[in-house]
Amino acid sequence: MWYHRLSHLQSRLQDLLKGGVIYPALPQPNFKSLLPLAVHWHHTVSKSLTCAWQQHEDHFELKYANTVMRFDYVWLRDHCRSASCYNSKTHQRSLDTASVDLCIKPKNIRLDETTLFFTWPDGHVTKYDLNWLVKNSYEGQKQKVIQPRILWNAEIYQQAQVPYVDCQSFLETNEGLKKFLQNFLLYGIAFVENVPPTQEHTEKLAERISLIRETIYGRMWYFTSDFSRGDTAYTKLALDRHTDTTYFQEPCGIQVFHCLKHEGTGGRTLLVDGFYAAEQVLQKAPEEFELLSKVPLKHEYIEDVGECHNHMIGVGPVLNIYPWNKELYLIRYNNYDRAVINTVPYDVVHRWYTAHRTLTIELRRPENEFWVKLKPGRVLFIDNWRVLHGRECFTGYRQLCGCYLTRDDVLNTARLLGLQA
Ligand SMILES: C[N+](C)(C)CCCC[C@H](N)C(=O)O
Ligand SMILES: O=C(O)CCC(=O)C(=O)O
Ligand SMILES: [Fe+2]
Repeated sequence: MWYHRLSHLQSRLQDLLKGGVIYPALPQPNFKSLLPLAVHWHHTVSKSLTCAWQQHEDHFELKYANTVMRFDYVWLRDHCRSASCYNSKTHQRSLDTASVDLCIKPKNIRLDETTLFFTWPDGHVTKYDLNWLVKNSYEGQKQKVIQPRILWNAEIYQQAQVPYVDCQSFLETNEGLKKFLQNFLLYGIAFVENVPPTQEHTEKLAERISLIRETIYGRMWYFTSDFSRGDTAYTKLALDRHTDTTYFQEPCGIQVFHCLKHEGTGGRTLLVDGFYAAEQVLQKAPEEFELLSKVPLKHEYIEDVGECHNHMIGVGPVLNIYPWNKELYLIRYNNYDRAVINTVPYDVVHRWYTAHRTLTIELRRPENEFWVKLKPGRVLFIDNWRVLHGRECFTGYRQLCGCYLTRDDVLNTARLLGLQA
């Protein structure tokens, strides 16, 4: 038995080192026979849904609402929502988790139609609503996405005919704001129309949904091609598709662009859904997708122009996915700002370049490119964790203003309006 457990632990440790997903311990075939505990199923019919549970040596197993769930006993004790363990006014845990015996097991379990009752060795009783358990179990979460999205190429986006939201309804009505945020969450881009072309009005718009994220570029930025900063953005040159601030440990969540003036030619904005491209990589070459999600990279911003002296470094893979459901939540892609690769050995480097090429080919497919000419009055919000932007080279005088937003605060607003984010 000891050997059996050790080898099991070792294999989980190996999974961990490989960076693989850790699955909960499955009941071992020869495990059951060793157990002093009852291994038969206890059944109850609850409100038309059948429920069955079984107590195992190292976990509690529950079948309910077509889901088989496995819960660790410490987890169950830790998630007690009784008044002494949880403050439902502040939604904070009062229980000191460190006081829970890591070998804890219930001394009694009872079930009625909607609720499981656990009595712990010290007599404390925990009630779990069955639906709460389904919703909060690992097995339940594994099948759900955090953020529903519509992945797009140029045709899909254009066919969707996503309406622009009017400035007034955005600023003055919750419906306007909600409609805007819903589009933004689904597509990763959204426009507001009829905005007076000033920096102040652009700022008001930004403040309606979030806190502005102040960075080395300032709070609100306002730029022309005067090379006032040591970056190609401040020139008339074309910029290939990229995400911004890849050299921050947490890249800025949202980018706001408002073109206040352009007297000249060119300068169109390019938008590409990075998640659509990544999805193509996942379909065509899953091992390359995986590599892009595992190899850590550095991006760097080194500036030494005039009064501006900055040196920023951000570390993270190109694709960032949640380990439990493999959902993609952040793409870091900026070939200009990518730093020296020195975090992986040469053979991995080569495989990484191959994978990066596959992704780049997808990102560069003309059918994935959505081009727009920004003009005064039309403000563009870009999800900088998902949608890449670029620009065509231009002539003449061009003024762009905007800012970055903190992602947490945008999502906060969305959730408060009842959206899933
Ligand atoms: C001009 N503005 C402030 C918007 C951004 C400048 C950032 C440019 C940088 N290369 C990056 O991609 O992050
Ligand atoms: O000039 C533009 O349209 C965009 C430049 C850019 O990529 C940026 O400011 O982040
Ligand atoms: Fe940019």
